[in-house]
Parts: sequence; C-alpha cells; structure tokens
Amino acid sequence: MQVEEYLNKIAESEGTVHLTLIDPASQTPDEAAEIAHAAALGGTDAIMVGGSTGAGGVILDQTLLKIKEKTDKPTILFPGNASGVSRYADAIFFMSLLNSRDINFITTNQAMGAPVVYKSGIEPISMAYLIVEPGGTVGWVGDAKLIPKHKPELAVAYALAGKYLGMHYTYLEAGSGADAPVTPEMIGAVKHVLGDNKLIVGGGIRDGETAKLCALAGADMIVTGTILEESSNVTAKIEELVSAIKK
Ligand SMILES: CC(C)=CCC/C(C)=C/CC/C(C)=C/CC/C(C)=C/COP(=O)(O)OP(=O)(O)O
Ligand SMILES: O=P(O)(O)OC[C@@H](O)CO
Ligand SMILES: [Mg+2]
Repeated sequence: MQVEEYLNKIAESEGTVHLTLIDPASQTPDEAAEIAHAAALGGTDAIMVGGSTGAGGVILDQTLLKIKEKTDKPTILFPGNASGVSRYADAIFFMSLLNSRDINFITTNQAMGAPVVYKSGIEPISMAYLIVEPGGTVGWVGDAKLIPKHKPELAVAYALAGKYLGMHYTYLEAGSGADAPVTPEMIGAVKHVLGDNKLIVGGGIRDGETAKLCALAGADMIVTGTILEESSNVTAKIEELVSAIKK
C-alpha cells in the first residue's frame, strides 16, 4: 500500500494519525533509530524525517537506513530544502510554503528536488505548508509572512488556495517548540473548508490533552517532535498522545 493511502485509512478508521518527527541534525543516526523504535512501540503511525536547518546528505541517508533497521513504520521526508531528499525514505511531503515571501520555498526547492524524487521512486504526497505565529525557526528560515494566530480566515484562504491547486494535504505549523499549537478555532475553520482533504497540525504539542483538543477541533494528523527529543521514556509519551487522539 502507498503511504498516502495508509495514512488516510488510519485517519478514517482510527480518527487521527500520529506522526513522529525526527530531526536528523538533533542526534546520531543510532539515537534516531532508538527514538523511532520506541515511538513505534508506543503506537505512532509513521516517522517523519527532516529539519529546518538543512541536515541532508550522508547524515540524512544514515538516519533513514538506521531507522529502517529498527522499525517497519513508513518513513516520510519533511524537507527544509532540496537537500532534504533521500532515496532511502518511503515517501516525501512534497510541500510548498504557500505563505512564504521567498520563491525558493514556493517552487525553486521543489524543482531542484523533483528529479531526485522521480529517479528514486519515493512517493510524493502533495502538501500545502502554512506557517502560523509564532512560527519559530522554520518561520524565519522559510521567510514566511506569518498567519496571525487569531485570524483563522487567513489560514482558511491559504488552505483553500492549496486545495484548489490540487494539494491533498494541508499542514498548519506553529513552529517547532512553539509555546502553544495553532488554536482550535483555526483548526476547525480550516478543516471545515478542506472537507475530505487531510489536515496535519504540528508545533508546540507536548501532551495528550493538547493533542486531543487539536484532534477534536478537526486535525486528521498530529505531529510531535520536540517533546520526544526531551522525553526520557518515548514509548510512554507516545502512548499518552496516541491514546488521547485515537477512537
Ligand atoms: C519539496 C521539497 C524538495 C522542498 C520543500 C522546501 C520547503 C517548502 C520548505 C519549507 C520551509 C522549511 C525550512 C521547512 C522545514 C520544515 C521542517 C523540516 C521543520 C522541522 O522542524 P525542526 O527541525 O524540529 O525545527 P528546528 O530545525 O527549528 O529544530
Ligand atoms: O517540535 P514540535 O513542537 O513538536 O513541532 C513539530 C513540527 O510541527 C515542527 O515542524
Ligand atoms: Mg528540530
């Protein structure tokens, strides 16, 4: 089964998908594999691999190879630029940062990365990537015209534009390590116009209660990264998150 179909099926049958984000720049490939293994035991659905500060090349390849030794969960690239493409992943969130001021993040990195995706046969999953205040490092790196936290109508406008451009997924990002995730009001308003298109929410989700609020508001998939890097017991943390968001 293709990864997109796999994720959509889980969203339909279990209510919400949990995605574990691993930044290849944050630890060694062996440590990344340990996190992925522990996350799989806790019930995560897939492993996203990427970072905004551009760990590509050998580190990225090794991180994916080690993760694949330790778990059968699908691996999905979450690239900060064209160097974030690796042939060892199963799929890639092929995203455009629709609210960037910089054409590099709207189409140029996509063009530079696309031939590698084509040759390696990894599955592209088209995605509109939208960065909301506070936006964190990724907001700065991606030169985003940050969507104000309390202006859900602006997020709705961008989400609709992404849907009409043919993108299957929409990602509402508050920035890695944000104090709080995007508001339930914004999540609900965006999901309302997306209909069956899938909505991913990430940035600042640290516990089951917060994850549940996002899921109940309309998120189809929840991403957590920072809290797993900080947890001494990744399996227990994932169990907490997963049990809060699944039917
Ligand atoms: C599709 C291709 C080939 C490229 C897309 C390039 C785009 C649109 C990038 C968007 C801007 C960007 C820098 C995204 C990075 C997203 C990401 C991998 C965030 C991960 O967050 P962390 O790595 O946890 O954040 P820190 O790096 O701040 O820790
Ligand atoms: O690190 P956290 O805050 O979990 O954010 C995850 C993801 O949305 C970052 O791109
Ligand atoms: Mg990081």
